[in-house]
Order: sequence, then structure tokens, then C-alpha cells
Amino acid sequence: TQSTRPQRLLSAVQKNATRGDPCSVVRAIDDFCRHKEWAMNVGDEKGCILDSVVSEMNPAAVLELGTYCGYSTVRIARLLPPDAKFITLEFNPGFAAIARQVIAWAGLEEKVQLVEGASGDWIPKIKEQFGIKTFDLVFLDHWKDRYLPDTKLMEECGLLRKGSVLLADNVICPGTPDYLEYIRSSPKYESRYFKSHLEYTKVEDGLEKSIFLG
Ligand SMILES: CCCNc1ncnc2c1ncn2[C@@H]1O[C@H](/C=C/CNC(=O)c2cc(-c3ccc(F)cc3)cc(O)c2O)[C@H](C)[C@H]1O
Ligand SMILES: [Mg+2]
Repeated sequence: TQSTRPQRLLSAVQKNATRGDPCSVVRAIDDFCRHKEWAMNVGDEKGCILDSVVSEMNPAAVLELGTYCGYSTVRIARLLPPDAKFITLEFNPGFAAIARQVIAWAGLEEKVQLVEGASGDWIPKIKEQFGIKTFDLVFLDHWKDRYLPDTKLMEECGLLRKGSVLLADNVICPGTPDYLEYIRSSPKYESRYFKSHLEYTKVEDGLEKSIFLG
């Protein structure tokens, strides 16, 4: 049977990366996507911006919406302090299975809780299920038309506190116009655009970093 692109990405990790070495996993995926098959990982250029936001915050509780193959999951988890809580939501079982193996190859399975399910179902349950009061950092990288509804849901569920940071991928390409309009005009957020490029290309894209003001 034909393999899928995520399966070929995982094979490239298992072939070219060193078990237990997250940086080699990140490098192997970037090489595969740049030279073999493009895939919608946040990539190395926007990944460096993600790294700097994570490092500067040193977050105790992180939520990722849209695990896909686990590339940004590994990028984030490798920078977290030992007792940090990191939840990543993925509703496609096939991608979740690949991501689990990528995360395990990086040796980070203890630092990540991959929850298989839809953000809309899980966001209201996170407090009681995982004993998390609020998130310090949320990385949005799932379906682009879900950024806004899920942000409003996180607000309603009290998952954001003064200073919580939302970091959104793809605000230019493919684009998240309703989310950008909301977050940039709302008095509840202080927003800043980090100009970059669509992963592995010269096309413009960027990350929007928004601080919740409470
Ligand atoms: C209703 C469920 C919502 N709740 C959900 N709950 C849990 N998991 C969810 C939910 N909604 C989706 N997911 C999962 O997240 C992943 C989805 C990721 C989506 N990402 C893009 O579409 C994109 C496109 C391009 C791009 C740019 C240029 C091009 F030419 C082509 C492609 C670039 C990029 O960087 C991109 O991130 C995964 C595939 C999907 O199963
Ligand atoms: Mg993306």
C-alpha cells in the first residue's frame, strides 16, 4: 500500500535523526521538507521566532492547537522547563499516530501530552481533566478558520490570564483574516506581527503574537 507523506516524513526522521536528540529530529524534518517533500510544518525560519517566544516566556503551561506531525511540538517541548505542562490537540488519528512516534524519537514523550480530539470539544474540559488553571502560551496552527472561534472559547473557559500569549502561525498565508481583525482591534489584546516566510519558501507569511490583557 502507498505510504502517506506523514509516514514518509516519520521514516526520514527514523533514518536521519538520532534517538533522544530533538534538534536532530527538527533538522531531519526541515531537510526532508526542503529537499524531498514540502509539508506544512511551521519550519525553520518561523520556528526560530517560535523558539525565541518560548525561551523568553519559560512557560509553565503550553497549549498547541493542531499537532499534525509533531514538528512544532518537538520545537516547543525541547525548550520547556522539566515540570512544565504541555498539551497538544490533534483530531486526526492518523496524524496523531505519526506525531506520537516523532515526539518519542526526540525522547520528549514525558514532556508532551498529545490529546486526540477536536479543540472545540477539549478546550472546555482541559481545566478539570488536566488540572491546568490557565495557559501561559498557546500556539495556534490548526485549521485557519478555527483560530477565532477557539480563541473566543478559550476566553470564555477562563483559560487565559493577564499576560497569556497567543502565537498564531499563517496569519498571511494561508491567512486568518477574521482572527487578525478581531485580535488587532480588541482592547483585550496587545498584538505584534513577526514578518517571515511560508515554511521552506520565499512567500511572505508571519506569526502574530498577542498578549491577553485580561
Ligand atoms: C473543526 C476542528 C478544529 N479543531 C481541531 N482540533 C484539533 N486538531 C485540528 C483541528 N483542526 C485541525 N486540526 C489538525 O491540525 C492540523 C491542521 C493544520 C492546518 N494547517 C494549514 O492548513 C496550513 C497550511 C499551509 C499552507 C500554505 C500554503 C499552501 F499553498 C498550502 C498550505 C501552511 C501552514 O503552515 C499551515 O499550518 C491537522 C492537519 C489537523 O488534523
Ligand atoms: Mg502552520
